[in-house]
Amino acid sequence: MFIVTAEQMRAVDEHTIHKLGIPAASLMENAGRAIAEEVIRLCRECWKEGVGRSSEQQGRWNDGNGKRAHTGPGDRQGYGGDIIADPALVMEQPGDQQWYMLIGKGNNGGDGLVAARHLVEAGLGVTLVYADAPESLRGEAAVQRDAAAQLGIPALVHGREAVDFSRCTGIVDALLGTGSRGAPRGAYAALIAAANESGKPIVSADVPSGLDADTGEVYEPCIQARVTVCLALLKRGLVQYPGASAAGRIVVRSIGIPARLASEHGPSVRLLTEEVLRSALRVDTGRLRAPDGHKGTYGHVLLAAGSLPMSGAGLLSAKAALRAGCGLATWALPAALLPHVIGTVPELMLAAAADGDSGEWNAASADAVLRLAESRDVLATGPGLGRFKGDTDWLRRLWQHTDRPLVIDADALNMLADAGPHGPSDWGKRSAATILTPHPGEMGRLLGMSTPEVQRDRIGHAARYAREQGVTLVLKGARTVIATPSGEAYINTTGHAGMATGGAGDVLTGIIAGLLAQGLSAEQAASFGVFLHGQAAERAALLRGDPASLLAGDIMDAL
Ligand SMILES: NC(=O)C1=CN([C@@H]2O[C@H](COP(=O)(O)OP(=O)(O)OC[C@H]3O[C@@H](n4cnc5c(N)ncnc54)[C@H](O)[C@@H]3O)[C@@H](O)[C@H]2O)[C@H](O)CC1
Ligand SMILES: [K+]
Repeated sequence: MFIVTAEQMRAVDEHTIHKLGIPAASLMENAGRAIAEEVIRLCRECWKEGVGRSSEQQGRWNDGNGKRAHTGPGDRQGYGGDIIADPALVMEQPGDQQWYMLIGKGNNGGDGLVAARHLVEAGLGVTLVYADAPESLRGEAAVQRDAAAQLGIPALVHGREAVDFSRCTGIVDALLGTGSRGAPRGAYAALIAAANESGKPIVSADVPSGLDADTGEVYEPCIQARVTVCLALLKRGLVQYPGASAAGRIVVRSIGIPARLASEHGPSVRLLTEEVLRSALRVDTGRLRAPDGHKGTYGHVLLAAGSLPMSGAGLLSAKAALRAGCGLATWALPAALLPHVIGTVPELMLAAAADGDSGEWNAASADAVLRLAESRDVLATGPGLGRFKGDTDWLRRLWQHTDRPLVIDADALNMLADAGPHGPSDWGKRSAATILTPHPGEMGRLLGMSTPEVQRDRIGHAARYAREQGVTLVLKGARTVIATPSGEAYINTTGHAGMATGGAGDVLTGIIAGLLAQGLSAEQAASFGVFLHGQAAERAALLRGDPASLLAGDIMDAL
């Protein structure tokens, strides 16, 4: 599933209308119809749950005029098959429903007007609530305004008549869509605040009004939707927090715009699903293990990590690499740690780096790490590494002198942040892939900005950095972003808030390194690794019963 910016959506709309010749009116008709269907779906769900229904009313289905429509197998018509009223718009007791349709003056309002027509057709009570004078609507939206007026759909205008939300069952928010700029103003702000205040279920057209469709930033006020009917293509703001929290259930409905046009009109950003892993990323898990394979077949990870106060980080990473399926893993660590970790993970090989009995890394150890890397397939570094004198230079040497794929996490990212104003690309282009796995704080240090600034546009910042620095970047956090040097991005949906626990990132580093060792590309290993990491955490939370009690080791054990 493609995820687009408002600008990209506009370009795709234009292409569909002007190059393919599909009329704008058809797109708006499809959009409004889809919104109406989702309103009815929501009403049915409430009905099934028994909300506001007596038991004898349950189980009866009527068409829009209150007559029996879908007759069911035991109630055939007699001649031929069943006769079924438009199934998407049929509902039980439609007359009980009174929906207020909040209408803005742009095309989002036009979609709402089309939806109003279809809901009236289905027999629901509908009242239009215009934010601006109806005369201010233009183009297709004005056509829909006139049609609604011709049909006699009751209408109120904010500022002219009082709007009492206590009289309605639910609200359709068609105030602002992808044309919205900044915080809602005037009547828009007043209607959004009152709609939220009413506590009635809200179905948003395209995006909740008050949400920045590109960044997921939530302005004050912003609609808190029960359902968002996203039209044609998923918008970036809906998959990034805090926007994702304002959207409720997101239903993407196609309206006649070919989805593949998205990648012709801007960067390709997709939701990371099993289907995308298989098709776009061509991850074939069935091929990872050959029946005649041996431990040499599945690669050897070298992990340079851990220091006295954070030895567990190295342990978690190295073990996760093995759990992700690499054939062998060597953990290079400061020599003083060796006696304490020997035997803790018997499957692991250990390589001691001279540390003058300090338990810490030092600049001179770069040579030893480079030598070890020569006979391994992947080098990962960062977890529990700590900072030490000359550390940025230490990392620069690894960057420049190993031809193995390199995974950089945690403190190694902070070393990278000190690389200079232009970032590590100043160190030259690496011959093998580089994967960076920052959390938002580390990303902020890499970009020279605050964590909230990073969070305000996670996809944008991650994609830009990956392209400019020629790296694969994993920006961690809810809805992790994986961005590639060629400008593509994937947004993960697996996992949960229970993963916000010390060591979870170290496990991810190990998983990605373990997958790289088995021959996956940087893009594949980063995406599949993030996806698996989240899935393992979901499984671990089920086993424990509560995500909050999850430890990083539980995620690893659930792999
Ligand atoms: N072919 C198409 O274009 C389709 C679009 N669809 C729907 O259209 C909207 C986008 O419509 P657009 O007219 O570009 O913009 P909006 O309706 O979102 O609103 C613009 C309108 O609102 C005013 N405005 C902007 N920001 C604010 C603000 N912060 N406060 C108050 N008022 C604001 C501005 O002046 C404009 O007049 C898209 O989301 C879809 O819903 C259909 O899907 C069909 C195809
Ligand atoms: K809206």
